[in-house]
Amino acid sequence: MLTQEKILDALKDVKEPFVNKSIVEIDGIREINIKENLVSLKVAITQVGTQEQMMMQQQLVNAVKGAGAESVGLRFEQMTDEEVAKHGGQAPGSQPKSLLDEGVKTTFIAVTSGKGGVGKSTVSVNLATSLARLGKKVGIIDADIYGFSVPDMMGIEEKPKVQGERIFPVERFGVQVISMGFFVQDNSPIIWRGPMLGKMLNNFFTQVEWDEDLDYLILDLPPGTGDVALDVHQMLPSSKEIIVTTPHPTAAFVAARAGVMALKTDHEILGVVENMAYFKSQLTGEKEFVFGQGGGERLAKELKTDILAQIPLGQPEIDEEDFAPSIYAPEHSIGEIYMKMAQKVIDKIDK
Ligand SMILES: Nc1ncnc2c1ncn2[C@@H]1O[C@H](COP(=O)(O)OP(=O)(O)OP(=O)(O)O)[C@@H](O)[C@H]1O
Repeated sequence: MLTQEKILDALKDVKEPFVNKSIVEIDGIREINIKENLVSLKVAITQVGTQEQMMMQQQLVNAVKGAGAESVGLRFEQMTDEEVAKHGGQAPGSQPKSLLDEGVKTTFIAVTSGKGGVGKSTVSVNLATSLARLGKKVGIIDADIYGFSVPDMMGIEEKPKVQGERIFPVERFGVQVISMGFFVQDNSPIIWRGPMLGKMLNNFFTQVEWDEDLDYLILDLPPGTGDVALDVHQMLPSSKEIIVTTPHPTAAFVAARAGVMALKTDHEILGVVENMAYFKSQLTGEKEFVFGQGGGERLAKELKTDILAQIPLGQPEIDEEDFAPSIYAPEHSIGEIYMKMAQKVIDKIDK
């Protein structure tokens, strides 16, 4: 015999799609009428009239039929704003907060380079992690659409939670992370439709539930001075920039173009990072300038800025328990350089 208890028990695993909680637990089942094998339900949810509601409808029907009903009738109603807020939902029609809103105190820091492979992503993830180690609230957007590597570098295996239109970043080492790589399967974008890269970035700013009051948002941009860089310049007129180069003079020459773009658009350049600056022999302590010398200095001079850090060649120690192949521990000699660089960045911005 079908009873209300049996039906409630069958429904407890069905989740309200927007708050991702059991529909029974959030008191969403408002009425259950049973006439022999016919069951009708009145269900309150946080957002009616959405695609998610259609999917939930199917789950509810299956669950009630699984309990023995032959036919199931459903009526949906909208929860009150108070109920929606109580369960952690977004009131329908309310505008989600965006990082581009006025009054947001987050400082955007775009990390750019003239060409690929100079260590821009490595610098981005280690700067973000070091800023978080210094007690700052930090986010990072991996917008390097040609080679999104941030999740792998930080050892992130999970995907962000998506609820309706909202996306929740993954947290790692105290840094909130969003990457193009999270939304790409077999190289075809599943969430970001349309060819506009700027649109994709805009989505990252407006649809992602960043922790309130982020101090810094690091942007790992594609190398070069292409469309995305231009979009960023337009979208974030107050963004600051860090330019990464290797010490080779020609690398610095190419990087200068990225810097000139920043200057043209009035973006403040926080400084230059010279990566792979030298190799330090563990035996003799001597420095070998494997990729040449002077590139960072030359670039800083040209852009009328400083060198924030000169980072030698060297790999992080691998921690099997907490695998993150590109993150240097704070006590690693290169980790210490990143900590000093992060402090310099904070001082420059607070100045
Ligand atoms: N200081 C360093 N010492 C040793 N290896 C490094 C150093 N910095 C970066 N690397 C390595 O160099 C490679 C390129 O680095 P990374 O991916 O950060 O560069 P990128 O400029 O972001 O490249 P792309 O533009 O192709 O994404 C990676 O394998 C990285 O681990």
